[in-house]
Amino acid sequence: MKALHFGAGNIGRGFIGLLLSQSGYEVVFSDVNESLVQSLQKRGSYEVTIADESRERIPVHGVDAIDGRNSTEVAEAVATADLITTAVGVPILKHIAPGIAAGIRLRMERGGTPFHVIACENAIGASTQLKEHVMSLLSAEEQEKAALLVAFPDSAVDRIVPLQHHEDPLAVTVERFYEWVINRSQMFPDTKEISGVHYVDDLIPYIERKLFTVNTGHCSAAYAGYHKGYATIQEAMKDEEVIGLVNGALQETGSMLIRVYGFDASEHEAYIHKIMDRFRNPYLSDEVVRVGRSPIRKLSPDDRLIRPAVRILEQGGSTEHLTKVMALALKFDYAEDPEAVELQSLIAEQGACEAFVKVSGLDASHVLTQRVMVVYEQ
Ligand SMILES: NC(=O)C1=CN([C@@H]2O[C@H](COP(=O)(O)OP(=O)(O)OC[C@H]3O[C@@H](n4cnc5c(N)ncnc54)[C@H](O)[C@@H]3O)[C@@H](O)[C@H]2O)C=CC1
Ligand SMILES: O=P(O)(O)OC[C@H]1O[C@](O)(CO)[C@@H](O)[C@@H]1O
Repeated sequence: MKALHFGAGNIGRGFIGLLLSQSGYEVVFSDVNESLVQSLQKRGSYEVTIADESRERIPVHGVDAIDGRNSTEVAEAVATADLITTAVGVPILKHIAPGIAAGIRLRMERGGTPFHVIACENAIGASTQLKEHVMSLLSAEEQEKAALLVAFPDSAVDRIVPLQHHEDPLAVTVERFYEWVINRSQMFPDTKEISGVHYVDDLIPYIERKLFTVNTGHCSAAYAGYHKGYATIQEAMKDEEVIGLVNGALQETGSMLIRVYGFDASEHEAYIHKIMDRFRNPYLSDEVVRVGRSPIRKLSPDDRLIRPAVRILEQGGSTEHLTKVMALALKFDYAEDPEAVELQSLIAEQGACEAFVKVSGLDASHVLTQRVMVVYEQ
């Protein structure tokens, strides 16, 4: 069984590639990073280290790589893979869509077997987004045939994998915890299951619980930590004010999630505590600028801050801490993050309110916009 995985980065090697390999797949990575591709081709293996007291080292053998810029090679790999996964970042999905569409065409010509494409990105409905990009490149007739050949089940992925600073460019250190949930109802029946994956019929409660707890909490620590001059999440999470903000934001999203999905309140509280402990993991060093990356995406309507806050307000709840995190996100002026640079120029040119309106999709008169602006000015 061959799995083609787009993106040989941290999640690609440290999570998805590892699990697929452990599940018996021969993993082929497609990446645009030439040296990464060459190292994988040359060595055919890499090592994952678990960030806890065990420092367990897990070898991943039998891997290969192709150059993601070589459209012929990508299309051929798509045409012959048993499974396709991605971990490239949501904005990159549209760039890998042409290779997937070309591979689907080849597969249709050759009468290939049905397969799945699973986007392992931090977003609600990432596989569905990828499907829309791919389908828009096919004719109406091809789309009809493709619907019988390829399905795009949505998924939720959770494992903290920081930026890696090893001598070995392929080595990757990851936390022990992981959760990979896939929407079974969007899959073809009787498909081989990936071991370690949790299959569910309704993904929404899982992805929202994950995105609005792990990712809301993590970016809260990142934006507050950056503002206070901390370099890492581990340092920031020793500061009582940061801890209070993270916990406050997670109590706000938690009350909303409990009300919407009927989660048990004490189990959800334990989930929050476990996540805050994961942020503190002393065996990892996770830079605030990584976790805060792409503030425009993080402040977008369906992401980890705006979507829960709007729903909390509709329920009559408090968004005091989330509001503060949004104001801090507007202050994230890290010069090496392209979205932070873009956001800061937008603020400089049009003012913070107009910039917030543009990225969040909320009106200037929306109560959330007004509250964020009050905190921002303070
Ligand atoms: N790092 C983490 O802790 C987690 C990340 N995620 C999500 O996983 C995704 C990937 O994140 P990371 O692995 O951290 O990023 P990363 O930057 O380490 O890896 C992304 C990889 O994609 C490659 N890439 C870029 N354009 C490409 C293209 N056109 N074709 C093929 N490969 C391409 C890059 O060269 C890079 O190697 C993101 O959506 C992120 O939100 C989800 C859960 C945890
Ligand atoms: O690109 P994003 O959304 O910041 O992804 C990284 C986030 O995902 C996580 O791995 C949580 O699953 C965190 O490390 C981090 O907050």
